[in-house]
Amino acid sequence: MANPVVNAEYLKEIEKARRDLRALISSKNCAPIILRLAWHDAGTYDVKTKTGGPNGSIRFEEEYSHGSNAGLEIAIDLLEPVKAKHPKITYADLYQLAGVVAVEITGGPTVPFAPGRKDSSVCPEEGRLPDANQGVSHLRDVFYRMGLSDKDIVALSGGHTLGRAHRERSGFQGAWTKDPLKFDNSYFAELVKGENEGLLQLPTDKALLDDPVLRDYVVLYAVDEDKFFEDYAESHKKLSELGFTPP
Ligand code: HEM
Ligand SMILES: N=NC(=O)c1ccncc1
Repeated sequence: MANPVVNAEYLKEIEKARRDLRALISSKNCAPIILRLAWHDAGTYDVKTKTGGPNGSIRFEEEYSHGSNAGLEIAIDLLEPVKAKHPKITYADLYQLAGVVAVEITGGPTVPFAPGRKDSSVCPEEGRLPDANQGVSHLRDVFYRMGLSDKDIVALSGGHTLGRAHRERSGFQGAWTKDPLKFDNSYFAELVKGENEGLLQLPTDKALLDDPVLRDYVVLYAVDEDKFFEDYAESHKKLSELGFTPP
């Protein structure tokens, strides 16, 4: 599919869509699942083969039916009216713009957004996203395959400050933090505090404490929210632009 022409008209449409996304995500309280959609569309990227990534392919049943994407059809359906109102915006741009808005309206950092992603109709094979039941070496395998770093692994894991797990989707249940609709550094504070029967910690969340390099970032973000916000915004922008060079 063709690259969108990023001219003044497209940029104006992006800003109109951003305002519509702010209204939609606020009114539906759906920031968490929208952020998860953006991450799952982008997180399939393979830096070696230059396949997958933020290209809107998750809109197809072939991909949203993958086990790791359970529940994401809800987010895809929520965004369809915005796509219908702004048909010139690619799904690839819309999903990443929605992810950026989800972080912003829940009190998180401003993530710079550069439009121009083109849509793909090619779905990656299942299994490119991380398995929550594994540990550090798996996390590094998956994130390094995307072209991301140790710092990105920890900063982006902070996305679990939002939302919750649903047993019928992933087999896990519950929220990571006391306020699942507030984007802050409490995910890291809870991780450092240790297990709390009322809150969720996935094996991959706990694994961040097992490695000295990753652990140092967890402890840093737990005590310095500004630093977490700074690093999260940088890592989220990198994730949203995997395989994409802004025009
Ligand atoms: C590091 C590896 C990761 C693993 C293993 C992982 C795993 C999971 C699992 C198992 C769930 C529960 C799904 C459900 O039952 O609804 C979940 C939810 C979620 N994940 Fe991740 N995740 C990872 C990284 C990320 C990243 C990088 C982000 C975003 C920056 C993210 C954002 C979310 C959000 C917002 C939810 C809650 C969705 C909702 O409330 O519906 N996750 N994750
Ligand atoms: N955020 N990641 C997820 O939602 C997830 C990743 C892998 N498997 C199930 C769910």
